[in-house]
Amino acid sequence: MSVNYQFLTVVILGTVVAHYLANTAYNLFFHPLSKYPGPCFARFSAWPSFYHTARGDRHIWLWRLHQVYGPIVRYRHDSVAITTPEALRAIYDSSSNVRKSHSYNVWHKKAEAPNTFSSIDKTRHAQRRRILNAAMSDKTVKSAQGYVIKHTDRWLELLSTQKSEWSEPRNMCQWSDNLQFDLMSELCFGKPVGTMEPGENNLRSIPHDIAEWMWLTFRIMHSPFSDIWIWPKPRGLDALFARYMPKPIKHCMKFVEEGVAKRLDQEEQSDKNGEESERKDMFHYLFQAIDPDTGRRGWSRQDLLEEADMLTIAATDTTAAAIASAFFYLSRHKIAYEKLEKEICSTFPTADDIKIGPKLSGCEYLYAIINETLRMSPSGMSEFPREVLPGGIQVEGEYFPSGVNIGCAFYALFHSENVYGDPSIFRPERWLIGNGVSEADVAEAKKAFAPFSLGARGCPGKSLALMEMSMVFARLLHGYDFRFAPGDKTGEGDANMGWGRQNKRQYQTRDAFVPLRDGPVSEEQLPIRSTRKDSEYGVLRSRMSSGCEGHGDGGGRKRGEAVRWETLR
Ligand code: HEM
Repeated sequence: MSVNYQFLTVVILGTVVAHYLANTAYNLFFHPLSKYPGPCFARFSAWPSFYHTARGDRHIWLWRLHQVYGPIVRYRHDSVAITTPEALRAIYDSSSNVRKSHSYNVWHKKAEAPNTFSSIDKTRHAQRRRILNAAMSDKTVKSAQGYVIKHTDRWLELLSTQKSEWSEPRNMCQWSDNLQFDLMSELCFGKPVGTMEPGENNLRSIPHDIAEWMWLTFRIMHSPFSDIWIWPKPRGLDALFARYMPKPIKHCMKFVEEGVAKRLDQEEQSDKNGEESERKDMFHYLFQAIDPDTGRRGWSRQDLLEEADMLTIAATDTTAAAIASAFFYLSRHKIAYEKLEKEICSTFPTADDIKIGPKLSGCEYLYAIINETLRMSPSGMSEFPREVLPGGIQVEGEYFPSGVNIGCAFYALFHSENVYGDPSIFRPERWLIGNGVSEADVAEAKKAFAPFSLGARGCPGKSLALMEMSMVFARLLHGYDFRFAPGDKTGEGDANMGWGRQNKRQYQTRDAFVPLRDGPVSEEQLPIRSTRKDSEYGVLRSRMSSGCEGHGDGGGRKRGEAVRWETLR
């Protein structure tokens, strides 16, 4: 029997086109989200969302869509962003009838072993999260303090020159990455990696590798082909990817695996010998964590590996980005800088007094600076999509049925004029009652603010991250000074950067789930790090001073003696 190939081709093509047209018509006119406004192309496809993900300006795009279409925007055929303070709570609250969207499946390294972050199934997640919470308690944060102080002090020592002059140019983004990575390696698996130390170190590229991996996965997550990626994952794709993954990602994975294996051996050995483990780091608590339901140790070797992997990634880039952003804002806002310096110096007689406790938590201005930094340049900018479960959900008076994706665009909400009035201005005072800011104003600002997200899927590392940030900036301003290099524009917005990116006094980042940073951001520089030489970046110059009592120049620095240095960017 002869086959008429021409006819067959026409039939196949015809079927594909008919399917596409039918799908488009369904999405435009009959889909449960069809009544919501949004750009025409986005209402029947995932391409516009993918396009902006690939450009790294997804957060700006969603912000703009809300300006044009209002608080509910259909930005993909199957998804809407509902960006109001009420929606934030309704969607992310623990009791909400949603779960993480199907697209989070792209984040598992092994489909059969999702970690706490990428678990979609609510029961499975709750089980893992209970164990993680037990391992990330206040006790863990307190035990982490010693490591944070050790690394911060060393970092500050390295940043300052021993002379009475400003230091040479320094890339503060790179330096924040190094601090955070050294710290997380120590906390997660007790491995001192010394990437902040001078000299060659092949681990120094790992924070950059992590960002590369995040960005690649984020693009897959928002691509129209994410389902095509997810389905074969447990059917061979994971194994194939593990074999052929880009070299930097392999480098990062190998580092974590080796660290975990070593640390696990130590813990198992101490356990066998009935000894108390010497190291009280995060891994120790992960290893020791008891599942409150079963009363037994919570995690297997594979689980521990997955969790440590996730924690290294979740903790490194987010906090490092926040530290780099705070540098940016403080160096451009002299009054805020001086107010903070005054608060720290009047609260703590010496740098050694800066420790967790009522004095530190009473530094209101310090926390206002941290809040304002995370509002202006949040470490999580996305809409964190959630799939509605059977039974549907009511948000902002609208009913959303099972199966659709909803989310609140965090960056857009933190830049809402309705809530913040002047969202483009770095104004830490908005978080403090007094000077024309009422209790109601602060309450309203807080209602729309959740940089660590909320509820059962909110960030378990929040206390640790806040402790680190407060420790870094309190110790920094207690003894040091910094400023940006005159004339340098790194990280600033610019008139040529398009809508939403023109603010010179805002740190510009790219959305890769975590912020890719190091601006100035130009379209042809993806990923944006690594293209500049160190000498082109900001500098830190140090000069001696008598610390908080006065900032005169002095001679060589001794321990406990305050040093002032400048960041020139
Ligand atoms: C400034 C620092 C940080 C910010 C702004 C931040 C923000 C967030 C946000 C917005 C989420 C929710 C993501 C989603 O729904 O998809 C999240 C989740 C998470 N974060 Fe953080 N984070 C920070 C630091 C950390 C640190 C230091 C750790 C660990 C030590 C950590 C561990 C996690 C984990 C494990 C999750 C997943 C939780 C779950 O799904 O149950 N984060 N974080």
